[in-house]
Amino acid sequence: QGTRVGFYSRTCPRAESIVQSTVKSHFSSNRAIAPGLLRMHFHDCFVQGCDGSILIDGANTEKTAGPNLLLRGYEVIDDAKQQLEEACPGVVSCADILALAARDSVVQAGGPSWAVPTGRKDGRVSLASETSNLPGFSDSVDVQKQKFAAKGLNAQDLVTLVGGHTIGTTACQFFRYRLYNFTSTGGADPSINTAFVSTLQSLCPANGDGSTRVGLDNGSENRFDNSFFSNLRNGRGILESDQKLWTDDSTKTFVQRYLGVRGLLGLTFSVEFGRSMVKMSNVEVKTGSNGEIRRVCSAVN
Ligand code: HEM
Ligand SMILES: [Ca+2]
Ligand SMILES: [Ca+2]
Repeated sequence: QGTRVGFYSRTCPRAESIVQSTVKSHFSSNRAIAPGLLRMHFHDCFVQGCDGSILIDGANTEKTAGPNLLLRGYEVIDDAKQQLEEACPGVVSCADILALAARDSVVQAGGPSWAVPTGRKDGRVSLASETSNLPGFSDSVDVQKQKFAAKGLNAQDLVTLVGGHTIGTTACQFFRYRLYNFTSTGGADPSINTAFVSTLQSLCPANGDGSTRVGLDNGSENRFDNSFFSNLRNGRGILESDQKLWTDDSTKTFVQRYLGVRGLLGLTFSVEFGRSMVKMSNVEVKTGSNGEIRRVCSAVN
């Protein structure tokens, strides 16, 4: 695959600690950057591989495409890059900074740590038109599985990585349709817990502001824990795509295994999350002469 843990240990020994301290200091003033950076790394890896293509500014780049409009945390990557260019000019790729920052974000939010293989090169292509690889909030489980399989990720990786929704928020606009007039008789999506429907309706009124934000893991949006899976079991998933992981047998089993349901082989979310993240962070990685080390993360050299 071409990446390895400790790629910068000789060429830039402080690389990982510089990224870590940068994430830490931004996180201390704004906790929303943790989910922001985790999601940004995912959106990077699914388009042109984990190559920093999401970071490039300009007309019709990935950033400008619908699914990426609400990404947050670009300033953290720029800040880390600036410090790294001072410490070891031309050595550390933006793609690696983002992969490391995603891990450090999870740690800041109280989640597990894992060793991140590094050595990615930065890509030179970033096209809004290529973002259709990204899964959508109303995708069926079959479509979600297909989009992950196209990146070499299986159903367990899907459930595990979507478990990243244990932190962060969503805008009302991405799930409000489930609350009003979802059924032919005018009701809410029947897969939502009935008591929870009114809670969500008060958070996202029918004619309210679609940009209002609601935690993806109700009651635990700032903590990287198992609670997201309990919420799915209880019909308290926010996105339609998330709740469907509980409706479909092929993914439900993994949710149940994370919940420690009796009779099933247990799985530990905090262990598996790191494993699946390493898999995802190696998707279509560019190494060697197949890319560059950008000087500035928002522009190709
Ligand atoms: C089927 C797959 C997925 C779908 C359909 C999906 C969809 C979404 C949507 C619609 C949002 C709300 C965006 C907003 O309003 O700002 C969101 C947020 C988020 N997603 Fe996903 N996602 C998926 C998989 C993942 C994966 C694999 C990860 C990371 C490993 C991830 C991490 C996050 C995080 C952390 C947030 C919160 C962002 C924030 O608070 O700024 N998602 N996702
Ligand atoms: Ca990319
Ligand atoms: Ca949580």
